[in-house]
Amino acid sequence: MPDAPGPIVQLEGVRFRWRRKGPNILTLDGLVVGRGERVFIEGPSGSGKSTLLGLLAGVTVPQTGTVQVLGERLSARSGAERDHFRADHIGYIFQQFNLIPYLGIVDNVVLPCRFSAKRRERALARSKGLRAEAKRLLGHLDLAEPALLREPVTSLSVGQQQRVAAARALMGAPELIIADEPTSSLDADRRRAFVQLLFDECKATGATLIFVSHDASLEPLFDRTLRLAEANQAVGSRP
Ligand SMILES: Nc1ncnc2c1ncn2[C@@H]1O[C@H](COP(=O)(O)OP(=O)(O)OP(=O)(O)O)[C@@H](O)[C@H]1O
Repeated sequence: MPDAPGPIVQLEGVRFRWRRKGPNILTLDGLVVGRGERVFIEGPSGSGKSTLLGLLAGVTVPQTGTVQVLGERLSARSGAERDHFRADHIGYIFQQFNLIPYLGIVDNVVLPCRFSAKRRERALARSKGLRAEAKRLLGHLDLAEPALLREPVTSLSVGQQQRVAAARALMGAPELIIADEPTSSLDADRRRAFVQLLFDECKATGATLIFVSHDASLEPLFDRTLRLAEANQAVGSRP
């Protein structure tokens, strides 16, 4: 059950390969992430960071082993069930933000509530309407200016687009926020500021944050680090 107590993420005996006869990209015997934790994932390019995030988000499932999120065994669910679960419980911040260019800023942020009744309910429990909740979150992320909010999303700076993407992931208070290198196009000062904003918002809702980055200077800000190359030492060498 998604509301059951216990860890938010639990992986056991996971083996994942992209091609049927290809090497195992992920070989993770165990991984547990507690509720409210802020976990930094680091590893060289190609070590499987994005692949792992895809498993946690239920985009893919392992050939062997189990992936549980919020007590729900995603690895045993159908693709449609996993899509539904993701919409309800996971906010995903993509490296390239994936904002919808023909929607306004506020509508981009409201979007998850169009796909999830749960997130709609939670957003409406906090504000009088979905747009009001989107603006509240944008305000917390330093995007409160009404004139700015009327701009097309494509006219925003990279840093502003990134904060819109963060507000969208946070909308409707999903329990798990997954961020895949969301700071790679920012300078060092702004990276730290962005991470701090993300922490503040996760703390406010009790959300767990799993954050992938190549920027080692961000690592000390997090509760702990998963070094994927070490956790995954046996890549390609085990059945
Ligand atoms: N959709 C896919 N189909 C086939 N192979 C893939 C796919 N996605 C990733 N791979 C392969 O899986 C391996 C791990 O890739 P992944 O993107 O997870 O690594 P990463 O650690 O996130 O890398 P980076 O830091 O460069 O983003 C690589 O060898 C990659 O080529």
